[in-house]
Amino acid sequence: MHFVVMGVSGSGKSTVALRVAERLGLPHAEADAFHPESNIAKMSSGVPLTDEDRMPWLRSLAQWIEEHERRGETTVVACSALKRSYRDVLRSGAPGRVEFIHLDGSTELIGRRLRERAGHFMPAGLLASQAATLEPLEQDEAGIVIDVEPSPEEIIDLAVRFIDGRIADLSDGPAGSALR
Ligand SMILES: Nc1ncnc2c1ncn2[C@@H]1O[C@H](COP(=O)(O)OP(=O)(O)OP(=O)(O)O)[C@@H](O)[C@H]1O
Ligand SMILES: O=C(O)[C@H](O)[C@@H](O)[C@H](O)[C@H](O)CO
Repeated sequence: MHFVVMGVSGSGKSTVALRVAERLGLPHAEADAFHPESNIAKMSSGVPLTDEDRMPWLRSLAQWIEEHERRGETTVVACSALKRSYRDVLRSGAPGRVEFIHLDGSTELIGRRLRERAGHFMPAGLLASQAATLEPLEQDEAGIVIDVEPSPEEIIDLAVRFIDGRIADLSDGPAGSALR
């Protein structure tokens, strides 16, 4: 299984995904590290990425998922995954085995956290475009939504419980097919 912690810039994806992966001892990918220099330069200068900018980046993440799937590993990924079509690309890495943990909150709260964050290329000014681009999970998309107001520890606990639950559900399934 592959669990993608998604949401707009500043929602806490990097913080939560890293610590969840550490707690569960799972391989972890940070989508920021998969961007080509040109994307980083664009965002740093305050210009939102386009679908064309994002597609090769999403495909490289899908490939990372696919490689781990082939090795039978469960992973945790931090990636904004703002649109359903972007999530489709990520799902293509391991069809039926990619689920999303959407960190959701008000633009006001997330904006405050972004303005207080230091040493990151992403300017707080891009939050409005991130929020406008966001397509929340639809009914048929596997995953959960977690509110970002509580402390990181509480959010991490909820995410860990969700992942543990999903892995347990699958290992109870026919012939323990998904215990891996
Ligand atoms: N639950 C929380 N409560 C308080 N502060 C938080 C919480 N989660 C994250 N933060 C802080 O908010 C800021 C944004 O978090 P983080 O960098 O993890 O977000 P992100 O979604 O990965 O952002 P980006 O997509 O821009 O990389 C950080 O300074 C982080 O320490
Ligand atoms: O799709 C996007 O616009 C990007 O993924 C951004 O969300 C940034 O990578 C990230 O949020 C900043 O760290």
